[in-house]
Amino acid sequence: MTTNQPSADPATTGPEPEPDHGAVVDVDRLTVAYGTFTAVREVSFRIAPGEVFGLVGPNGAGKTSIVEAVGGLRPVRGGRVTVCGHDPRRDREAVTRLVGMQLQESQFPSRARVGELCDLYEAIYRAPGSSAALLEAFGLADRRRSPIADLSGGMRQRLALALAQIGDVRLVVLDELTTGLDPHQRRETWRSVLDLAARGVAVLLTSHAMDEVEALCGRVAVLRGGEIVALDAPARLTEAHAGPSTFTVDLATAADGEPERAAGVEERLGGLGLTRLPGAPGRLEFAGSFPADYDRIVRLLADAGLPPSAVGRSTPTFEDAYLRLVGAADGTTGTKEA
Ligand SMILES: Nc1ncnc2c1ncn2[C@@H]1O[C@H](COP(=O)(O)OP(=O)(O)OP(=O)(O)O)[C@@H](O)[C@H]1O
Repeated sequence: MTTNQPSADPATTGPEPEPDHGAVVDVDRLTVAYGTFTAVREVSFRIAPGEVFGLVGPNGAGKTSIVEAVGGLRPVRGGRVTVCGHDPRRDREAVTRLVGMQLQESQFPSRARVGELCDLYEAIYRAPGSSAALLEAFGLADRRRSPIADLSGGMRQRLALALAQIGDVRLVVLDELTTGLDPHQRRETWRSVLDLAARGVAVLLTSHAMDEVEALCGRVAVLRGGEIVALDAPARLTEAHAGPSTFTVDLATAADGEPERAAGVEERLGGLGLTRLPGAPGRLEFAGSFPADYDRIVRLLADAGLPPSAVGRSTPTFEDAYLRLVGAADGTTGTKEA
């Protein structure tokens, strides 16, 4: 459900906000529980203005529970959440205007028309007329009179994303952003998320699509069983956890069919001290780091008069790092060929 409902009860407005270190979102040792089951345990992170922050993890890892706690939709069992210094549960009115939410399985009244929902959101967020440009950007401008029930799943998803951006929001929460979108709409949606961030809006997103996380997130927290097992930039997590790259030198081609030259190249490559992998006949395979070890191989081949194209590489991706971090790796890595 897209949940931007106002809750304008001044009695629930909390005390002065506490210091938030300039962060839009400050999650400090957050614990969320359902009855006796602890779904999220002592999770901490901050999101700066203009930052796209990702939460990833297997089904049931606790992503939605965290997102809902940040949006004030879920009570906090332990720890603290603030959005621009406000407690999302106590300062509902303030937080409602600061946060746009596009939640999983966004649900709208099926008989409501697109335009009616836009009017409602414009009223809630005190942003008259602001939906027109958003509907245009999301390819829904001619749908103002359509009942929600007549929209395709992808259209409803895009509408949820457009509505989440209405008003002067400081944080947009996107739970499984591009589920149900075709590849073109997916790329368009990515662009709109990056535009939002470029305007200084903080973005908290969950996703099962690791390419999406790599493309969008400055930092990402990897969750397993309700706890953060790693938190860093996707590229740094890839470097630290994805496992080594594989480099292949095709000796027959590299040495132009000259056995002596091939033997010389093989001996010199052996001198680099890289881990040798079992390769096909005539091919040498090494495990090493990219770009450092790759550059060493390329330099060595260049000394022997061979071009960089003589070495192929297979570099693990962020998805490989993710699978290792959540304990689901099956040993097959290396999906980026060069
Ligand atoms: N309302 C609820 N009552 C009881 N348990 C719940 C409730 N909501 C979630 N849970 C449980 O809490 C855990 C975390 O769920 P959550 O939906 O936060 O995970 P998630 O990472 O978002 O999963 P998914 O990727 O499937 O959306 C799961 O074990 C889930 O079954």
